Amino acid sequence: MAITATITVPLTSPTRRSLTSLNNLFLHSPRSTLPIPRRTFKYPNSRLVASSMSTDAPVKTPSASFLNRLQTGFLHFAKYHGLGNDFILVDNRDSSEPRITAEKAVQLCDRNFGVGADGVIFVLPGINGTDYTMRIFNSDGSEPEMCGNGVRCFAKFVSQLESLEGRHSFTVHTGAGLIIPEVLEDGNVRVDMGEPVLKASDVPTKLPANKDSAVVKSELVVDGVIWHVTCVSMGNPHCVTFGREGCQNLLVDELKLAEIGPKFEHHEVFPARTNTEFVQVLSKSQLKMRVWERGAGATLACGTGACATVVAAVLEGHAGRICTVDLPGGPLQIDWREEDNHVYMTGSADLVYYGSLPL
Ligand SMILES: N[C@H](CCC[C@H](N)C(=O)O)C(=O)O
Repeated sequence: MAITATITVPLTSPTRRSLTSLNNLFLHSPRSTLPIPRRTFKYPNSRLVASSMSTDAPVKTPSASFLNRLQTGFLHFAKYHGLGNDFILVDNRDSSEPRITAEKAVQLCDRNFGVGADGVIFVLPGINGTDYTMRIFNSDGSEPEMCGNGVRCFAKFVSQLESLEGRHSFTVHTGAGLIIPEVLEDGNVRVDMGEPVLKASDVPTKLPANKDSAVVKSELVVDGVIWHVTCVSMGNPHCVTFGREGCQNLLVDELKLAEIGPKFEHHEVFPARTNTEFVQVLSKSQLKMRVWERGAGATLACGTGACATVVAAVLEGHAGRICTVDLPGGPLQIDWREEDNHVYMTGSADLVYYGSLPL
């Protein structure tokens, strides 16, 4: 059965441009947030065929923005990524119920049979006076409380939808409470991620508290190996480790995440499962981290995980409150501010393409 997928790629030049292949366009998509003319490509059987297009072909820019859902019965979305942690974003401002189910989200996140993503994020109407609400489904269909890279993508998407320019911020209701992203002049996004939660039962973890009510550099046996872990919630649970018995400076590139990650994620001491961050200390202000995410597996970056990593590093004495966290997808700047105990995260969030699929 032929499925027609529509892919719309934002172009930097609004009119004539010789295209050698659609792929090239993906590589050169601008980091713009301004509504700019787009060219819509329709391909039968959802196969994208690299094709050259003449510079003489007149460009018909759709009169209305692609995102105003001219066609019903289709799911219109924008594909964004935050350091390679990628998401399908859905404009859901006209309803307080997500447009698709968690089961459909699993299909869309499939990297062979769907769009491919680490999750699906919905821009919903605000609650209790906030500007918006954010909900997210992981690629396994579970619904986490919060997503750091995702909320930066959310902010850039909202800027696009509302045609906002320059520096601006808004309030977002999330499962982790009030989150305030600010889009900066350079296109990066700075997010007030709120306060870390350290009380063991609130992370949640069944590990016994060993520092006030928190779990700090505590022993956790995984597959017969004793790991030293610190547990932190950023609205979602994180288990952060800097090493194991007899090996206090992890070489994170050598870890077999697909083997060890699920054993942490599903460990019985984490009743809500957990995200797990494996950290190598490069200096008092630079940490190298690899992550196995709850409900998404190994991802190229994790924003809440980077925040939890810096909190754990401070609690264990490895680093200061202002750190660069190096992830496979790129760096995040994290600042756990003493004045208000809030964690601030700054990083990029980039549009890749717009798309639509029959529901
Ligand atoms: N998988 C996570 C949610 C996404 C977190 C991550 N992508 C981020 O950037 O914070 C969880 O189930 O808690």
